Amino acid sequence: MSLVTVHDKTFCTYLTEKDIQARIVQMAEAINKDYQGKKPLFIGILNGAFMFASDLFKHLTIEAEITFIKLASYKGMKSTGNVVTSIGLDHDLYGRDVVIIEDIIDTGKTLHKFLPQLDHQQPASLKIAVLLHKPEALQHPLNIDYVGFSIPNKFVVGFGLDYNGLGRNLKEIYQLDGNNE
Ligand SMILES: O=P(O)(O)OC[C@H]1O[C@H](OP(=O)(O)OP(=O)(O)O)[C@H](O)[C@@H]1O
Ligand code: HPA
Repeated sequence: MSLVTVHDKTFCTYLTEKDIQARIVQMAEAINKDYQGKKPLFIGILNGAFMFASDLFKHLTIEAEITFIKLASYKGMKSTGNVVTSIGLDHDLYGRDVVIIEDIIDTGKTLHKFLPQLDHQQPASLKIAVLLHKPEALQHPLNIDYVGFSIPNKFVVGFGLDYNGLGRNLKEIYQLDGNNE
């Protein structure tokens, strides 16, 4: 187990690069199977999802498009509940098969606020692919179609996820060390 310090907090290894990459391949295989003969549009949610979206997309063998939007609501380790969109959607979703790509679903507030905006455009289908999910933290029921890992309710960094802007470049996923919460 290795430790990293990000700002004032210490985190320890939780998921190795190998674990993450192996799971992403499995998720891509499931998506390839489910969307055979279709041409889905993937929507990555920046910033956190950039790494997961990139690695997942590499393993897709179906015809697919990808776009990104930028939503943010976290300050430090807490959701403000105020989901701010700073880059909006540039695609028409009417009649499209849409897959949201998220790095993490924690309280569920981000997607709870954002999904109705997508639904409003009447996509043919709307699914969610998320690398990490904290079932104990979820405050809004969400149908999640592809989950990489269900994890305990502890703050995590790495592989796109940050603590106050830092830690996104770590290749592994680290969990807040119990002693400094
Ligand atoms: O389920 P929730 O409690 O809403 O948390 C999930 C959201 O929090 C993170 O975004 P954040 O607001 O930290 O912005 P970032 O992606 O730019 O880091 C993450 O990327 C998700 O979008
Ligand atoms: O545990 C987390 N880590 C980093 N960003 C997050 N956004 C929601 N939950 C988290």
